[in-house]
Parts: sequence; structure tokens; C-alpha cells
Amino acid sequence: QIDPGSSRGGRTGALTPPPFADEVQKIDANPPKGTRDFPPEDMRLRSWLFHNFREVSRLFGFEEVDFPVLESEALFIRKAGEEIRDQLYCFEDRGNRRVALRPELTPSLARLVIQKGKSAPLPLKWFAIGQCWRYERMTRGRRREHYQWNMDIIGVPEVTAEAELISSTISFFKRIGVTASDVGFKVSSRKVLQEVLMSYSVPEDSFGRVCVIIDKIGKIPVEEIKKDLKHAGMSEVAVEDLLQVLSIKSLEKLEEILGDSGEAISDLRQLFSLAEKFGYSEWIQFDASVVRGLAYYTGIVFEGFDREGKLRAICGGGRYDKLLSTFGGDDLPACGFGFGDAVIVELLKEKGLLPKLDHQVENIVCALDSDLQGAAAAVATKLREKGQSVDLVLEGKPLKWVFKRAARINAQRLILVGLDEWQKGMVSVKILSSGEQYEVKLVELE
Ligand SMILES: Nc1ccc(Br)nc1
Repeated sequence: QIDPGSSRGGRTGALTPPPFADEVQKIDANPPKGTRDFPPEDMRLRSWLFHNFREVSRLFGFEEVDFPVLESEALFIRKAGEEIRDQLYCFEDRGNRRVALRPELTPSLARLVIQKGKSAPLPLKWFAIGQCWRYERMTRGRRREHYQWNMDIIGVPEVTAEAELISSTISFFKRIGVTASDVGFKVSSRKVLQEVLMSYSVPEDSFGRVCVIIDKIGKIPVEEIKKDLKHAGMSEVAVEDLLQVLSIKSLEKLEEILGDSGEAISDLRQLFSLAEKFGYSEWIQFDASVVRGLAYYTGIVFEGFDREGKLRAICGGGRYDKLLSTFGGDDLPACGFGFGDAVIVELLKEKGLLPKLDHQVENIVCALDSDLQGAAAAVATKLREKGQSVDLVLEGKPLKWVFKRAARINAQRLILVGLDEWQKGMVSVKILSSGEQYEVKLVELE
């Protein structure tokens, strides 16, 4: 029983109370805090977005996979101080199991790869579109759920995998009208960080934590970054030097600092060379400050950003060669990205690129007499079997109402089932755009 005072599509008047009024329990018609409903107009945009995610995945030869929204909490427990861990939507179920609403898809994908083992021949190219959750204090009024498109390549150690993944995101942007003037990709490698940290003998097991701290550059004061880095075991000199390296924006400069023999520079040179062959050089730039906020990345990392700098990262990803082995699986190379459904919509709004998506049906079918409701149903079935969409008027309504509904649902044709015509095996058809009207034998109705 929804509170009659609440807005219900503009319907007027209170609802008639049920027989057992004392059992009425008014509910809030809004969804839980931080979550969204998708009424038809919003669902059309979401379906359009997902259709483009799926089309690009198809063009790149990827196979769709899916996993439960609910996972064992253990899948997401990492000790690197990630935000994703602090905001885990976790609880104890009725079987006293620690479970969580997934905050991301990659650990589930890794779990499925391990489960499939040798039965899934490498390389695996899998994609998924799934709802992900975080429990964020509502003080910041941010969403607690979003849908992510993920593409992952398992079993390819070469940088060609990252180049392919970046290419797929750019294909997506191009499909929806976003250009290299709107969006760019900052690309780096965590091996840059690794080589600097190793030169200061920072312990390997602090690596993930240092990355999470560095990902906050530009989001929290630099003094806090420095404090956290020292707290993670780095000396004053190491911190200063690291921040210096992270400000580098050219591979030439990076080579001056790291030399030209390390894996970081070699991977990045290969990636930028592949970008040229793929034809997307104008979309990407080296930026040593990009580390991404997930602890498990081990190599190339990248993130799509809006060049006007108004929005948060649009998408991001990278190489995570150790994740499967940390879950007890084989030491398989892996890379992937996540692409959320919210920031991209903000970008499309900014750029005036939101598609116009109206509900549409090809036919509205109406009986002109209550005795002909069955006949109208037969006409609707015939058209549907021919693959035509039909909105069948389900109760006796005045023609004025029928025409109003036809306009509201963008029907192309009105099919009227009247007694005289029906007795001749005919129906009358009105083309609503032109007003043209004619009678046609049911057997010839196309
Ligand atoms: N990981 C995550 C989940 C849900 C939202 Br909204 N943002 C980020």
C-alpha cells in the first residue's frame, strides 16, 4: 500500500483502503539510499549504453560471462588500505557466512578462471556487465551502486593485450560520438613505481599500499600523501624523489631518470608504438601519476578522462599478473578494465550527445465492440508472429482515448476491428503519420 499522497505517475485521488485497514503498512516509494530505479525513459538509455558495450565486446571477439552479485567477503579482503575495502557492502548471512555485495567484477572473474582451470583454453577474452556496490556514508550523497562493463584478457603476458583493451574502449567512445577532443587516456606502468621503490629498498609488500596512497594525488593534500607514504615505510628522500618521478609526463624524461633498459620503459614504448598501428595515438598520453586505486595492478595502467577536467575518471584498468596466484590459482598473466555507467552519462550530457530514445510500437490494435476483443487478440497474435510489435487495447475504450494512447506510445499504425469489416474478414488500418486509412483482408495484413 503506497501512501496515496506520494507521487504515482500523476494519478489523482487516494487509493481505496484495503478491507483490513489496520494491516496497511505505508512504504516509501523511493529506492534505498544511493540506489536507482530505472523507469522506462532511464532504462532506454541504460539499454542503449549496454547495447554499445555488448556490440564492442562482440567486435573484439569477447565472450560474455556473469557472476553472483553476492560473493564471499574473502574475495575482496586486501590489506592495502583501498577505498573499495573501506566501503565494502558486507554482512553475515543466516548461515553465519561472511558475504559481500561485489564492489568490482575482477575478483569474481579471477575466481571463475580458477574454477574453469584447463577446461578454458587460453587466452580467455571475457566481458561482463554487472552491478557493483559500495557502502558509502551518505554524508557525501554519492551513489552506492553502479553498473560496470568489464573486459579482461587472461593468458597474454605481452603489452598487445593492454593495447587491444584500450582500443576496445576507444571503439566504444567513437560509437557513441565521443572524440579524442573530448576524452583522453593517461597511461603509465606500475613498474615505474616499482623501479623507484626498489632503488630505495622499499619492501615489496608495501607496494600495493604505496600505489593506493599515490592514487589519491590530486584528491587529498600532498602533505597528507607524504605523511601516508612515510607511514608506509618510505624515507623523506624516497618520498620526494617518488613525487618527482610521478610528475613526469614524457617517456623521454622518464628514460633520463630510469634509463632505457628497465621493463617499465620497454612496455610503455611498445604500447605507444602499438597505439600508432591501431590508429589511436591521439587518444593516449604518458602520465606517470596514473597508478589507479586497486592494489592488484602490476604493470601498465590506464584511465580515460574528460579533457575539460570536470568529471571523475570515466573508465580505467591495467595489468594484474599476480591476482590469480594470490587466489591460489596458476600464475596467469591478466589485464582488464572497468567502465562505469554513470560518469559516461554525465559526459554525454555535457557534450550534448545523449541519444533521443522514444518508446515505439508498430501497431496499436483495438476492438470497436466488446464482442470483438477475441478477434482483436487474434489480429495482434498474427502481427506478432510476423515480428511486428503490437500494443493491444485490453478493455473497451472510447476512440478518443485510443488515439491519445497511440500518440503517447508512438504507434505507427492503428488497426481497428469493427463488426461490419470483421464479418467480411477485414480490418481497418490507419497510418497515423499520414492519416491514410484503408480496409484490408486479415489474410493480407502485413
Ligand atoms: N566500486 C564501486 C562500487 C559502486 C560504486 Br557507485 N562505485 C564504485
